[in-house]
Amino acid sequence: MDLKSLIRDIPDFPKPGILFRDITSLLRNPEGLRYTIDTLTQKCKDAGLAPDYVVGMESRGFIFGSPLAYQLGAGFIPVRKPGKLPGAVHTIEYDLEYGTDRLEIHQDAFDPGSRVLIVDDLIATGGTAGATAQLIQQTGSELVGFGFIIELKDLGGRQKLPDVPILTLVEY
Ligand SMILES: O=P(O)(O)OC[C@H]1O[C@H](OP(=O)(O)OP(=O)(O)O)[C@H](O)[C@@H]1O
Ligand SMILES: Nc1ncnc2[nH]cnc12
Repeated sequence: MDLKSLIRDIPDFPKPGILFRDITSLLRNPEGLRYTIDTLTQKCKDAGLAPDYVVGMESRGFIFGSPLAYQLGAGFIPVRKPGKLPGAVHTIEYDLEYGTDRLEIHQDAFDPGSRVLIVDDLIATGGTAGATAQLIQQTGSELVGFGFIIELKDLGGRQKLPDVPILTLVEY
């Protein structure tokens, strides 16, 4: 399936100069949505990642992380924007292609010794994914890989990530 044909390009959103890769046009397509989740699931299985938990970042990481966790027989752990999680949290500040933000995770999110897979819709500068990897490090769990639907290669996001497998479906 040609996933690129289902991803809509919106110039100058949310700021001038940013070419926004819009996944809502993919999500609304039943075959595209199924293919996306099934293909990422198969890539994780082929790579032997066998995570105990899938971590998804608010908000677009939730959309893909939850069904992937379900398919892999793993739990889903949300990484959220500040002030949203009710329990004790680890916090980290990070850079985005168009600003800065903070992310939080529950300190007791994982059972000790857990294997963790990070999933998001897109990697651009790698700020979000790199920060999430640092959050997982703070919990003491083992990061086993990353899964992204879209990688924007020119922005060099991979260089901010630890040396674990990175699975992607579409590259620009
Ligand atoms: O690699 P980076 O430069 O960090 O950019 C990628 C991140 O940016 C987007 O999220 P955003 O913060 O816009 O939030 P949203 O999911 O709530 O739209 C996207 O969903 C990734 O999480
Ligand atoms: N160019 C882009 N398109 C969609 N989401 C993004 N998040 C960060 N950069 C993005």
